[in-house]
Amino acid sequence: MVQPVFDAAVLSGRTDIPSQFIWPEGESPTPDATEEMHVPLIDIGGMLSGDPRAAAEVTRLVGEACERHGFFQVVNHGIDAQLLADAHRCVDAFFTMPLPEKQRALRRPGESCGYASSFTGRFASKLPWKETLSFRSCPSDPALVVDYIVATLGEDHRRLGEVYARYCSEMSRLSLEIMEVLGESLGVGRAHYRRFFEGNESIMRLNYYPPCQRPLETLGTGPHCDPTSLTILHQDDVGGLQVHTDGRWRSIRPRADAFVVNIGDTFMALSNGRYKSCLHRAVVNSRVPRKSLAFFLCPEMDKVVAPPGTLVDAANPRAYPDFTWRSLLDFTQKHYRADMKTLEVFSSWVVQQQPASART
Ligand SMILES: C=C1C[C@]23C[C@H]1CC[C@H]2[C@]1(C)CCC[C@@](C)(C(=O)O)[C@H]1[C@@H]3C(=O)O
Ligand SMILES: O=C(O)CCC(=O)C(=O)O
Ligand SMILES: [Fe+2]
Repeated sequence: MVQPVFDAAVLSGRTDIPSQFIWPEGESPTPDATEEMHVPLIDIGGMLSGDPRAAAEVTRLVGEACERHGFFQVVNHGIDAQLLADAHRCVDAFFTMPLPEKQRALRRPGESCGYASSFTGRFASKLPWKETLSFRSCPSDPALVVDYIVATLGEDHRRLGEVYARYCSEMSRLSLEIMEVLGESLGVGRAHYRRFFEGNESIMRLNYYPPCQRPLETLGTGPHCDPTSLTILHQDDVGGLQVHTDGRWRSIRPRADAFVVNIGDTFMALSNGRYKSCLHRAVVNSRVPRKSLAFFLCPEMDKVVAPPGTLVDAANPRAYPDFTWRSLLDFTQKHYRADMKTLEVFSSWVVQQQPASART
């Protein structure tokens, strides 16, 4: 079958959508209004200011949310409002360029970075109604983001590269602060996960969801659990993020002053299954484009992902085998489309790869 081209300017001229974008009944969004999910709001600035009562309350709220569904929001995070506004403005600037310009950064098969207009060359069905631009970011290599943007899009886009370099560096800082809270709430101390992620090799993703003439037949991002460790998301004021809890989809209402944070599969493994990586998706609408900025915190590629010994005992045996982020990333890019079962399927695959004598 000929793959459709996902060019919003072309697709907006039709009344229907190509069949590859149609999601089966049961997976497509429901027409009735979706209930709102009440996600705890964490005052991270207050927590770090040294008031022990405020810190204990934040730790308790985070622990409770992570054991239930893995979603919470942070406010008072110290991210400059101007930087956030610039980051959203640059999303508009990039995605409103003509398709051939964006394709200068084309994401190639098997790679996790670059520009993808939907995933037309990658998947044959259940295509997402979105465009994305993803790039790597590491605190140990501050020039990485600007170099990538300039090398793919050209000198004219240096300013965009600088905005995202600053944004990623702030996201890495915020992630490490959140890691302190997660460590504290799991009883392993503030330093444990902060140290583990100090040299993170993360992925920044800009999501752009053009308006869709048939929003109830498709999805912007299909149901999935993030394979990464921690996601810090900022959505614009349009709304569309939904989380599956207690058997139904609920939406997270956008808040300009808050980041939505969620636990990913790799952190679920690092907590020996205590903290949950939860199913979520993004719906689209027929009126306006929607944007979101997703920072996916990931460990160094070859670092062994294993929970601290204090989270493993006879009552809580190892839930997942040792693995590296490189192998899980590779698995999602080459063998398996990330969904709600990624960690389970990947773990079985890892165990199968081991010699029989090493399996427990
Ligand atoms: C490592 C990654 C793979 C995906 C991007 C990051 C973290 C989330 C993954 C993803 C969003 C999960 C849903 C399916 C996916 C294909 C998507 O719709 O974007 C996933 C990403 C990807 O493989 O590109
Ligand atoms: O755009 C959103 O609100 C969610 C996107 C998402 O879940 C992802 O990129 O992993
Ligand atoms: Fe996600």
